[in-house]
Amino acid sequence: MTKVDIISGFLGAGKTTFIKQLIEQVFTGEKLVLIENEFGEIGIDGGFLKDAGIEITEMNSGCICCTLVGDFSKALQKVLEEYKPDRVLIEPSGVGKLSDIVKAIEDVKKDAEIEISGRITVVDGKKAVLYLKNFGEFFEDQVKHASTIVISRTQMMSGEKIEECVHILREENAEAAIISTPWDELSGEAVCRALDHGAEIEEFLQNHSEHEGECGCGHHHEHEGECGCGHHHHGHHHHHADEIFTSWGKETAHKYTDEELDFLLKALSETEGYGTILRSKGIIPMADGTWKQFDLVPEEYEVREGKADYTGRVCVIGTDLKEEELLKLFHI
Ligand SMILES: Nc1nc2c(ncn2[C@@H]2O[C@H](COP(=O)(O)OP(=O)(O)OP(=O)(O)O)[C@@H](O)[C@H]2O)c(=O)[nH]1
Repeated sequence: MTKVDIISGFLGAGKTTFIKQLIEQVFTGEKLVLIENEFGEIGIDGGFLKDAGIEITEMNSGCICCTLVGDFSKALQKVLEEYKPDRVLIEPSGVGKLSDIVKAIEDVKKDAEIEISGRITVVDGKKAVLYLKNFGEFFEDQVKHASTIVISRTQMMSGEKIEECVHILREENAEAAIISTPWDELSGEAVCRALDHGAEIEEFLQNHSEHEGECGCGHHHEHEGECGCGHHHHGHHHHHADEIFTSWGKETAHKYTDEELDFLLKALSETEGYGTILRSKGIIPMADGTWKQFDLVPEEYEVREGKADYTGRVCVIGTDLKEEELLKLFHI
């Protein structure tokens, strides 16, 4: 029996960071495969995971939902046959709906020896209120269907803010284990306990989601009818991720100075001049011959030394992106 764990969460929530922690502290010694589904994002973090001997399957062609469920099922079946892993970790795109992934896995379960062991959702504690308000359709689905919720960035939050965050998550999901301890203080055993608690309520969640009456397939339905996912709809207003979010990605050979990099990261994280920027990542060549990787979410960014790649690459995800302005900003 292969265990399947889903690690969902909105753009930049900290899914990859948490997966690294799980691999180092919780799933040690297990034969693991990771299936990643990026929404036009750059899979920059592959290095660490490959070094740790983890097989990685990337699905970059869009967001897993109705239309991609078939592809996803095939990818899952393929890794099961090819690697016979103890555990498969699935990292859906930040704009994917957890309920869609669960349905896709349920489909595969009919002909494979697998069981869902955990539905983990990572929530950026500092942005939960904002994202619930602005992108509720996606954010809420991820929170509601989780068996374990992990709040990231709590080391930067006051006790009061953490409590407020837990409170709004509880309103969406009364059952899930909620991890609010900062990750650097969090032991493998504590994560295990939370995941065990999550496993206990897994059955409850499965029954619960069956009666929900939504297709969760992300389509926009104005009329009653079949959307192709086999369910019947009554005028729900569902959206595909690509109806709401835009992903802009470019290669760049420009060599950036520290000042240019600083300027563009501040511009993207602190101003509205380029649209509503929710996430940006890149690996770029610098004027001094080094390479830098950057990671950006609203109001925050991080720059690290990177390894040289065959070309520089950047991506920006958000709503109402001003693409012409982005080209200028990145000197492309
Ligand atoms: N300080 C701190 N930084 C965090 C934490 N979680 C995530 N980050 C940072 O936030 C950024 C995004 O983290 P990722 O783990 O790449 O997030 P993700 O959810 O995989 O992002 P996507 O690529 O959009 O799917 C990185 O720069 C992380 O270092 C946290 O708990 N504390």
